[in-house]
Amino acid sequence: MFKTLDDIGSGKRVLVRLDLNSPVEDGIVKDNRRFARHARTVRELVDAGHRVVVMAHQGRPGRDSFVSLAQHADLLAEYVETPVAFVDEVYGEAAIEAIRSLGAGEVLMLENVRMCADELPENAPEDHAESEFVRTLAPEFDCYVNDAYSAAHRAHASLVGFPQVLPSYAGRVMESEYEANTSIANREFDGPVTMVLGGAKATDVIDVMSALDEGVDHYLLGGIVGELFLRAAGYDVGYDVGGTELYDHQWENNEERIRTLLDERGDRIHLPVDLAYEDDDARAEILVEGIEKDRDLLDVGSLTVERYGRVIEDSAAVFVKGALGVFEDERFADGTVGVLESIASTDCFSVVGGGDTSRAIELYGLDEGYFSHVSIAGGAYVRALTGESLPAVDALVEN
Ligand SMILES: Nc1ncnc2c1ncn2[C@@H]1O[C@H](COP(=O)(O)OP(=O)(O)O)[C@@H](O)[C@H]1O
Ligand SMILES: O=C(OP(=O)(O)O)[C@H](O)COP(=O)(O)O
Repeated sequence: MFKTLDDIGSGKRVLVRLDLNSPVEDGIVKDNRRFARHARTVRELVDAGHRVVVMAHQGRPGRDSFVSLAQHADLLAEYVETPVAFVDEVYGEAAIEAIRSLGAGEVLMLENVRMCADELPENAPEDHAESEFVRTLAPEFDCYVNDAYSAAHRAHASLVGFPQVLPSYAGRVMESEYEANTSIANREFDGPVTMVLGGAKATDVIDVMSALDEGVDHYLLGGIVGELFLRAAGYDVGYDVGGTELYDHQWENNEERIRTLLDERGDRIHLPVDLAYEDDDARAEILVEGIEKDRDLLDVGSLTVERYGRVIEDSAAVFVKGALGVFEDERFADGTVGVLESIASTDCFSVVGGGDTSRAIELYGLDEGYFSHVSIAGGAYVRALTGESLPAVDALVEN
């Protein structure tokens, strides 16, 4: 397995890759749990007397979210409780000078690595190691730390190139995410394993279900994907009505796989028995049997929450991917929050992932400590659940 911060020693020149990729609104970077999590790794490096240089990315070229990391440096500094200097280059002369003038226990953040052309091609690690970017920066450091688990599905230079040429270590976020997110594939549980699957991205959920057959005892479905399964089961649910474009194209792309899953694992797949909709600005609920194709369905109903709660109570492990309803609207948060509360009230091993879904935890004041692990990863979490390997994790393991 990979080496960790416990193996580095002290007083080194450390290049650390974080994932501070965040929502950006009107040019303002929104604070989120990625800063708090990575700050713990940086704090530990600072306390060990290392010179710490942070590499990270934001957005992609061509998108509004593709902005400088200057704001990220200030936000990170608040969480680490130490100044984080910023240089608006990745490996130019000014960057090298700033790196060389760093003192022990000081932190410097480089500019958005995606502003350098060598970063983004999905190349083999040995090819990235040959890039000007890696060849210029690497000699300035004694070692490389990768904490960017949530970007580990990308074979980019800053993620896979440096382990080829520097002694490399996993940061604390990398370590904890890896252990929790692969536990469905790697761990034995002393009782039933349950997956709560919902959200808007049906293909992600179906990929996870298809990859994980043995080892999962219950699938509790909700959200748009839950409605698509109800459609396959013959209910008038899971259709685009009133101008939505969420259901029909996802149905067309996934119909066959949904039908096969229902046929083969119907006894383990639990579907909503009631759903919620908006009526006169208020939440109203209806049994799935009574639904006609005439309304937007925005959450699972209270009977479903109760049933899902009972399955969770009897589970040894619960993994969550995707919200059961439009939890951003308080009226339609009951499904997502109800299930999270059921998990919080048991002592099962629990992992909550998916960028949007884990936001419900802070939005509704649930304590993160109630869960074994709250992932800050989206795409990487899904890949880990399906048992797919992540190039940046492989690069650390092979180091
Ligand atoms: N019935 C529904 N109709 C519309 N949107 C839904 C419904 N149920 C869940 N959602 C939306 O799904 C989103 C989360 O889905 P997704 O992006 O797949 O999850 P994540 O990013 O957590 O992996 C939430 O923002 C929620 O509003
Ligand atoms: O936020 C990220 O992924 P996520 O949205 O799947 O959690 C990572 O930083 C990867 O970013 P990318 O999808 O632009 O390569």
